[in-house]
Amino acid sequence: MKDIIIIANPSSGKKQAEEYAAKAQSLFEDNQRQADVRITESEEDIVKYVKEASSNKYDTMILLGGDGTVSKAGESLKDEEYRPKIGIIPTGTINNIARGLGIATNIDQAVEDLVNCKEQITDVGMINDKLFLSSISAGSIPETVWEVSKDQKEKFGSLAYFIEGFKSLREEENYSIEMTIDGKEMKVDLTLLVIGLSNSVAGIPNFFNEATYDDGYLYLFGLKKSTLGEKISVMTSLLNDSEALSDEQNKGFVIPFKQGSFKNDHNLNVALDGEKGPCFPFDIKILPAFLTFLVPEN
Ligand SMILES: Nc1ncnc2c1ncn2[C@@H]1O[C@H](COP(=O)(O)OP(=O)(O)OP(=O)(O)O)[C@@H](O)[C@H]1O
Repeated sequence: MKDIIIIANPSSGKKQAEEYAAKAQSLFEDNQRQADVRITESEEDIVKYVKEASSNKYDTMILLGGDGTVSKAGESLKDEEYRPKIGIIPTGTINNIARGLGIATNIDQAVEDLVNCKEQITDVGMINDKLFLSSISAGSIPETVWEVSKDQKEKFGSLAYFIEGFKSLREEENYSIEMTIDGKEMKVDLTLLVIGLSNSVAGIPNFFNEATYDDGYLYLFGLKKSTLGEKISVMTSLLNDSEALSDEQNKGFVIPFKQGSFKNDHNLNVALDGEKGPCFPFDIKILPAFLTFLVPEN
């Protein structure tokens, strides 16, 4: 068994991954651990190095990148028998997966925390045959997610999503969705559908305030066509008291579930961990205790 492989996506966020990969390597060496570094040149390299980590049975795989990198790495482990423990140094823009795991968004802190960490076994989601580690979303706001260009992201960071999302609110559309959730059938018109694994969604902490990565549940948030006032009221309940949204007759509602199927007349795409994902119809389920992440001790 080998010790540590560090996989860095140099294009993520503010392009600091390579620099921090070297810092992490020397910190591990100071702590009598041996780390090999791989710098990716393309998305395919993420898959290649994750497969290397798995086939050479590295104990630990440290990922430097944002949600796209971490999500791709998780997906690459889907069919592997051996899955290394995963540490994240969040050099991306939004870093929602790291946030949901309680990893520091300050990069220096995240590096330091890796020498004093604990293991957290986490659930992942499966949509058709793909894994997701954070969320699935559909509707006019999520569509703006993949319309944000790399340039905009580099210039404005997470503000780029806010600007695009705000523009899309004016062009809000309704989607008729037929869903079966843990055996219960429902038909609803939604303007936004979000399915998440942890409390953090799209960089918003406490989006699903009760959700944790190891509770065995997916959480669905549905928002119906609503006035701005109704939206504010729904979002306030969502962030403070999601129990108040347990009835699907509300303008906004939250349902914890384990598996479901979703249909829609249009071939609407979903966003998967913030990148363009599969289209409707889809089946979705929780895979409990699938990955092990390294998270700060405290
Ligand atoms: N050299 C490269 N190695 C790996 N991926 C690359 C490379 N150049 C561009 N990419 C693209 O980077 C994407 C992943 O970037 P990532 O999501 O990790 O960073 P980010 O967008 O800054 O962060 P976040 O998703 O947290 O907002 C991949 O989907 C891939 O298409």
